Amino acid sequence: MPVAMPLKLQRHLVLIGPMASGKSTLGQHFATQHGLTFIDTDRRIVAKHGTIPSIFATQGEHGFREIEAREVAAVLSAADEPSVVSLGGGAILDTGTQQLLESCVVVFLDADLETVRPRIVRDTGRPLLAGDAVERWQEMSRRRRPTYLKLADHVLVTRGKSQQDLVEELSAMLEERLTP
Ligand SMILES: Nc1ncnc2c1ncn2[C@@H]1O[C@H](COP(=O)(O)OP(=O)(O)O)[C@@H](O)[C@H]1O
Ligand SMILES: O=C(O)C1=C[C@@H](OP(=O)(O)O)[C@@H](O)[C@H](O)C1
Ligand SMILES: [Mg+2]
Repeated sequence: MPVAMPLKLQRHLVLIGPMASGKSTLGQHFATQHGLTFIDTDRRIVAKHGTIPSIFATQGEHGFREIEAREVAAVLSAADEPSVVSLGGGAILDTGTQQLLESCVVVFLDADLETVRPRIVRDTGRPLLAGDAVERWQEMSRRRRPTYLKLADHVLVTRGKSQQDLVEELSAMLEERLTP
C-alpha cells in the first residue's frame, strides 16, 4: 500500500454520510497512509455491547442511538490526539453530536444509490436496511441529506472512485485547507 506524507491534524477529521458510503473503509485507509490514529465509533460500540443487529434486537433503535451518542461524545470530547473518526450513518441525528462536530473537520461522503446498491444488497449487518434495502436506503439518505450538508466542511463525491482515488482526493482537500 502506498504511504502518503505524514499529516498533522489540528482537529479530529470526521467522516459522515449514509450507510455503505465507505466511511469505515476510507477512514482506515486514509489514517494508515498518513500515520494517523483511526477510530470507528461503531467498532467501539460492538466491542463493548455486541453486534449492531443484537443491540437493535434487544434495545431497539432508541437504545442503539443512546449508546451511540455516548460513544461518539466520549471520542469527540476526549483531549486525545486529533484522529480520523468514522461515524455510523445515523450518528448525526443526535443534537449533542451535531454540536461536537462544530469543532471538528467534517467530511461528507456523498454516495448515490448506484454506488451503494451492490454493497447494501449483499450485506445484512445493517438492521435499518432489513426488508427492501434499496428502498430503505434511498428514503433514509434523502431524509438525512440536508443534515449531512449542513454539518459538512467538505463534500467528497464517491461515484466511480476507488478507495485510493478517495484517499488522494481527501488528502488534496486537507492540504489545501492547511496551506496558509
Ligand atoms: N471506494 C470504494 N469502492 C468500492 N467498494 C467500496 C469503496 N468504499 C467502500 N467499499 C465497500 O463498501 C462496503 C461498505 O463500506 P463501509 O466502509 O463499511 O461503509 P460505511 O462505513 O459508510 O457504512 C464495504 O464492503 C467496502 O469494502
Ligand atoms: O445509518 C444508520 O442509522 C446506521 C449506520 C450503520 O453504520 P454505517 O453507516 O457505518 O453502515 C450503523 O451505525 C447502524 O447500522 C445504523
Ligand atoms: Mg461504517
